[in-house]
Amino acid sequence: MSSLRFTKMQGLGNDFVVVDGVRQQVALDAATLRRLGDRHFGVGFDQLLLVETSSTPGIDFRYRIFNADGSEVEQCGNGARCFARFVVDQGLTDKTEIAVETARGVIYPRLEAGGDVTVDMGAPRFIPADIPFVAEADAVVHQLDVGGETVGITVVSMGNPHAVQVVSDVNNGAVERFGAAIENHPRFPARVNAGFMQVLARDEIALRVHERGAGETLACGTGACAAVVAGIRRGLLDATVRVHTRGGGLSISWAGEGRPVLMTGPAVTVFDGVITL
Ligand SMILES: N[C@@H](CCC[C@H](N)C(=O)O)C(=O)O
Repeated sequence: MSSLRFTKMQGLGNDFVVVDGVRQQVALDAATLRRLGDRHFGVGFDQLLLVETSSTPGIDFRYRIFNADGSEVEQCGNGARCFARFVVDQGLTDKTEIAVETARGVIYPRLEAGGDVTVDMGAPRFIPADIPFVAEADAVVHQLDVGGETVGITVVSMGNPHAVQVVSDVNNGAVERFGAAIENHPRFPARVNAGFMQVLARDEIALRVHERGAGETLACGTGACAAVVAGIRRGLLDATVRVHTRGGGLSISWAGEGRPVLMTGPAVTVFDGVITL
């Protein structure tokens, strides 16, 4: 038996087990991840974040992201903010601007004076093959057949895949009706995070996300980035948007094609713990 030190954190209620892989040896297989992620038999989390050192010059850390179903993924917005708060609070760095490698490129979190964290999440991508999404041509809105109903989606890669739908009311049952079906739709060979966005004003949206590998979460940071980018591409939103999720609000800015998405929001430590594996 071995023990694992971890910190429970949350960003807008999207909750994480954060593991220091710099100062302790960590080996986690998919079955162990699922057991730790179980809210009744384990600790419970939407994602587990594993912090490691990076061997790339100029990069401070590497961090790996695992969904509650044990799958490893490329990117996590709320997780990036919690990662930054974690490495500073745990004394792993004294920098407040950090360069961190993920499975899909380098992102740059910055701790703000008031406690929020701003992350340069990199530039979004739209080419169907990059999502990956099966489509004959590039388009801002694709029609998707979901169990006999046709829905309009905008596909966005924030490193991880997103399909964003505009709905008249985020609480009208679309998340429950379409979320899992879109996540597992055959036109998304790597599955997808399914976002449902209600436009409240040109600078304000309500958003719910059914996450790949975790189900609906209280908030999804990359989902918020993808929704704002989709709304801007569709001509519905301005460059800076306040996003209301079930877990609270965050701000997203995007200056357009080829430019990075900037996300600002909270990152909170809940408790430290040790679990026997
Ligand atoms: N909660 C995250 C996204 C985590 C990964 C996602 N479920 C995926 O499979 O791509 C966020 O805040 O971005």
